[in-house]
Amino acid sequence: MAMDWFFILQLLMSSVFLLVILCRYRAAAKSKKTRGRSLGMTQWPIVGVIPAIVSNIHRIFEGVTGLLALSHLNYQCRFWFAGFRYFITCDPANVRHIFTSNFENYPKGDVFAQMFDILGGGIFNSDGEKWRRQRTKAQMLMTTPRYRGFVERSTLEKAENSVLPYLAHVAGTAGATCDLQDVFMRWSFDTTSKLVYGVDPGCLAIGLPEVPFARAMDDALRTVFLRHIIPVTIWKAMRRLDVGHERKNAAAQRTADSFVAATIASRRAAHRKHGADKSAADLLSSFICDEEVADDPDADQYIRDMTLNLLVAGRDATSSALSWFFYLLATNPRVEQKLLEELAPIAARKKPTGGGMVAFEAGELKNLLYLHAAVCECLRLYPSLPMEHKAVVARDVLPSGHEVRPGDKILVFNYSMGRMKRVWGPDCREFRPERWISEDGKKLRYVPSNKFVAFNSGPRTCLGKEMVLVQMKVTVAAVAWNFAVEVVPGHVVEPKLSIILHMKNGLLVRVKRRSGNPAAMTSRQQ
Ligand code: HEM
Repeated sequence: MAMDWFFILQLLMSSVFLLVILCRYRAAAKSKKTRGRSLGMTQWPIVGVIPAIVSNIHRIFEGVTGLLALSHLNYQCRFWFAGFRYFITCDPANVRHIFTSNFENYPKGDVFAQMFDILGGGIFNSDGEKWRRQRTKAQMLMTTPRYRGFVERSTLEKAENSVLPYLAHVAGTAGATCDLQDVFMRWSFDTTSKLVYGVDPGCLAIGLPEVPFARAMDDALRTVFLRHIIPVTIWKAMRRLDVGHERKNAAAQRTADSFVAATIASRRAAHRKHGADKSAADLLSSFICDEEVADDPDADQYIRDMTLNLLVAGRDATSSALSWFFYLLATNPRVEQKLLEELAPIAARKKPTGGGMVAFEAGELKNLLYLHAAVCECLRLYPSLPMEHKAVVARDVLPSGHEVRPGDKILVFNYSMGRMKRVWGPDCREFRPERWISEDGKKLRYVPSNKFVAFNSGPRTCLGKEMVLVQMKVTVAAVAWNFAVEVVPGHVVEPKLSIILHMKNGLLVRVKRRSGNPAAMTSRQQ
């Protein structure tokens, strides 16, 4: 019961913050005669709009997007009690300033590290020299041709041996439905675990075994999200008292720690017994063999933090991107058709693999413009990290003219950036891969990273970007070519309240094996 009361308290504290944001949104909406676009909140005596806000908390991304559209891409919110000094932005000029030109003034900050305590002292949580050293090391290991080859091979193997057989199994069952988001979360846990630890835990096996680590990560990330909108003093008190989501988070950390510790210990044991495995390309093996890391007195803690950070990055962000991709494809038959037409000439040259299905190698897909454009377009509309958090070291004036001071928190809303007419034009909400391709259809357009923020911008740009593009293209091509995917009618797709843009209700789809030449017949015709 105590847990329920603290959950209600969490919601109320969050709603005070949302109250400020959404009331401002409503006022702006009224003044611009756009009442129809407001969230339709009812005013109650004493509690005002709080009940409406609590029931709308899951719509925070759209609420903030509406607010930013009406307040010229930036919104400053300073509130009287501790922890509420926010600057919210999706302004490309401010993003360039914060992430690149004046990078040193905008670290992630101590509060970020405390909020993401599950990640320990890993790369996501570090600033300054500690971050620089980790980034250099991770970048060195992740950009070798050996590692790239490993990514390409294991992604193709996973598509051929797990994803396609699992979907074929679903297609053969009565109803032929599955939660595609769950499939991709299992897929990405398996593939990232293989790349980081050299072990595929088999989460995508037929029968879909329960994975405590995956559940633990969901609990931890939900807590991190709530920590962004609950005053620091409140969530820290809850952590000390071990109640509500903080209690779940503590349990999640124990689960994650024991999984990672056991994996490191067994790899070290194998390393001691048989010596370095020269053929192993996974990151854990590389860290264990690295002399610089071995000299670190806290080597195990360093490896724990580094690998767990990479695992979290890979599992959650990539599965979110793939889920939204298939949602967009299922609801945009025109794009699906063009994608299949682009794949058709390659498929025609290939021999079908097991079960008569076709999987594509990374090298075969790397020059496909439409596939690349569609993946970027998906991430523009549904960036896996919907917002990013920055601290302020010294007083500064942003290109938008806003002043920020030490102690302010900056929230960059990646989700809103892709939905701003003044950034992406009047059709910004449409899924239109063509916007990424030059008019003559021969090359990709250059889009600066302060406008396409899905992979971050500046010195902290995502280290997994190239690898993710390979993984997404191989998986998208294999699934889209062999299966018609349709969202089950009536299933509501909406973002979940989380630090990663997962879908609240999953993605319930009906899966059908394609036959003949899929490019000649779209899913809706089959
Ligand atoms: C669709 C998938 C992905 C997206 C959209 C994405 C996006 C991002 C974003 C927005 C950041 C900045 C986060 C922050 O500063 O708080 C980031 C950082 C990072 N990403 Fe990714 N990411 C994806 C997948 C991956 C994968 C698969 C890996 C590697 C396993 C990876 C490795 C990293 C690392 C190491 C950083 C930290 C960089 C630094 O702080 O210097 N990412 N990513």
